[in-house]
Amino acid sequence: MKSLKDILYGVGLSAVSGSTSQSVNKICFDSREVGVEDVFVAIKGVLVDGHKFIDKAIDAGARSIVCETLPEKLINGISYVEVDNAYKALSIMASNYYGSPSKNLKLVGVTGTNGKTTITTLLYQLFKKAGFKVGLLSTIKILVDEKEFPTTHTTPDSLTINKYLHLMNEVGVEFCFMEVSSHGLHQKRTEGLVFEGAIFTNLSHDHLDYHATFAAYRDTKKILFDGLPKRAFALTNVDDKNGLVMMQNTKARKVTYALKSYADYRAQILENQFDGQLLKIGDNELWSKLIGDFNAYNMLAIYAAADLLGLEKLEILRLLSELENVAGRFQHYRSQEGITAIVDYAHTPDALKNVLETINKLRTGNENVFTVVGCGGDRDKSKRPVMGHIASTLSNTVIFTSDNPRTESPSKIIEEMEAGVEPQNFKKVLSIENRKQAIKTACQLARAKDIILIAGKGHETYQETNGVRIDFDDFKIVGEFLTEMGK
Ligand SMILES: CC(=O)N[C@H]1[C@@H](OP(=O)(O)OP(=O)(O)OC[C@H]2O[C@@H](n3ccc(=O)[nH]c3=O)[C@H](O)[C@@H]2O)O[C@H](CO)[C@@H](O)[C@@H]1O[C@H](C)C(=O)N[C@@H](C)C(=O)N[C@H](CCC(=O)O)C(=O)O
Ligand SMILES: Nc1ncnc2c1ncn2[C@@H]1O[C@H](COP(=O)(O)OP(=O)(O)OP(=O)(O)O)[C@@H](O)[C@H]1O
Ligand SMILES: N[C@H](CCC[C@H](N)C(=O)O)C(=O)O
Ligand SMILES: [Mg+2]
Repeated sequence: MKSLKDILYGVGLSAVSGSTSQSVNKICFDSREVGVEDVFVAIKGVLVDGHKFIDKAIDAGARSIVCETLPEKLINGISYVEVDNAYKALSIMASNYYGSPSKNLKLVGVTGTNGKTTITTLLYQLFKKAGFKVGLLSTIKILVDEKEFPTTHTTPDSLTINKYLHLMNEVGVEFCFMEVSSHGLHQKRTEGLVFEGAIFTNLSHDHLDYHATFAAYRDTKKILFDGLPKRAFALTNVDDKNGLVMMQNTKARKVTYALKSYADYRAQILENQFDGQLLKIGDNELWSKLIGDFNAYNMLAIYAAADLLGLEKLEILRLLSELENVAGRFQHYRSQEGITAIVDYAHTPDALKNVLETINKLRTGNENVFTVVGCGGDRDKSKRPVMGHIASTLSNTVIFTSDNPRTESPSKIIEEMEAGVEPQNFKKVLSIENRKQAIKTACQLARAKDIILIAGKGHETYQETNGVRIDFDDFKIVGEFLTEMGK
């Protein structure tokens, strides 16, 4: 069993009461999970203050407490440690507990508003194809080489991250690709991890409910680069106006990629079709199954990262052309009558605009574009009218519907989306709260060769209302309706 002292290695302590030789069974940050001889870390959360649960944790068997403010009454036999930031302490403790697992593999973090899941998942696929043992921590799932685990967060809490990195060490994983969200950085879930490299995709409107301003959101993303060691690479998209901001204070080797600007890694789109696009990366051409300008950026970032991690350039190009679309990202289905249904995880204004612009560029005649879209409840409300505006401007018909309403009223969310529609587009808009009904209506209205975009939920296989999740799969549902209607 480890001692509190071992686990606290590297944590800055502001006060200690009791013995740090206390043995520790496991680390907990939720009093409801505490068992005998555990150390409880009290976190000031968004909803409640974990310090309120210190007594409960002790009743449940905790013998050590790590907190930001020592309780007024200290109990004999209990070890108390005061730290400046409990989130940070938790992350360092988690890494110590699991034997600093990030040091035993090459860990690459991907941050930015959009593209993290796509890039990490495809880097996983590419390195698997190249013959390595690989790990993945993503919005969709966690992979310890080929073993799959479900996940609840894009970037899990630090205990979970280190637990899986440790499992990866046990089976000899050499490379791990992980998504690093702004919530994750703000809550220091990745503190203490040793990264081999980090990638910045882009920055646009999201999560302004959590981060007070856009500048605060940007500066949170930058933390990933600020913490990189000197030998790591910091790979950034310089076509994005915040790309160079990420590089301002990093010690790592700065590397750039771009389609439009001067950069270390550059690509060009030569041809674009529904089934793929022809890209030129450096002096070589390659056929990518992933389409749209945004995926050209993703492919280029993957190419650059694989090169920086030591793979051979021609092999990377060959493997890039084999990569398949990630579940729920421009996942498409062609019906008997040639109606194309596309399911995409576009849940931000920028992603929705990119996807609709990509679709519009690919139209060859007078196909109509039907968009079914909603916005999640208990999330940034300010993106709702913006998404309503984009969807109604760039589609022939838009059906506003529910995403995951969570604890909010679905009709209220829809009203907020409708507020962004300009008067000349009113006639294009329908609102149908029930998402299944909304998809059905789009299928009924679509004629041969039309395009149906179902945006916002991508790979998700559920719909969440008031804490209850029902089975819901956009891709399955649209396929079933089109088949049932004989279209
Ligand atoms: C807003 C947010 O990020 N919340 C996360 C946060 O919860 P919180 O701060 O609300 O915690 P809290 O409920 O206030 O509790 C504070 C502390 O008291 C403890 N507690 C609480 C009750 C009790 O009886 N005993 C007890 O000890 C809690 O365990 C916690 O340590 O810390 C929790 C534990 O790590 C997370 O599960 C939780 O994620 C919630 C569920 C969530 O929805 N997060 C989303 C917004 C999120 O993180 N998304 C990002 C970004 C996705 C993207 O970029 O698109 C992600 O990485 O997934
Ligand atoms: N490089 C990119 N630039 C802009 N938009 C993108 C890019 N890549 C993907 N998208 C769009 O954003 C959506 C989400 O992509 P992806 O899941 O890869 O992003 P993410 O950063 O992981 O999102 P999340 O923060 O929700 O985990 C896609 O469905 C697509 O519409
Ligand atoms: N990671 C994002 C996903 C949003 C997906 C959308 N379907 C929703 O539920 O709002 C978030 O938690 O904000
Ligand atoms: Mg993601």
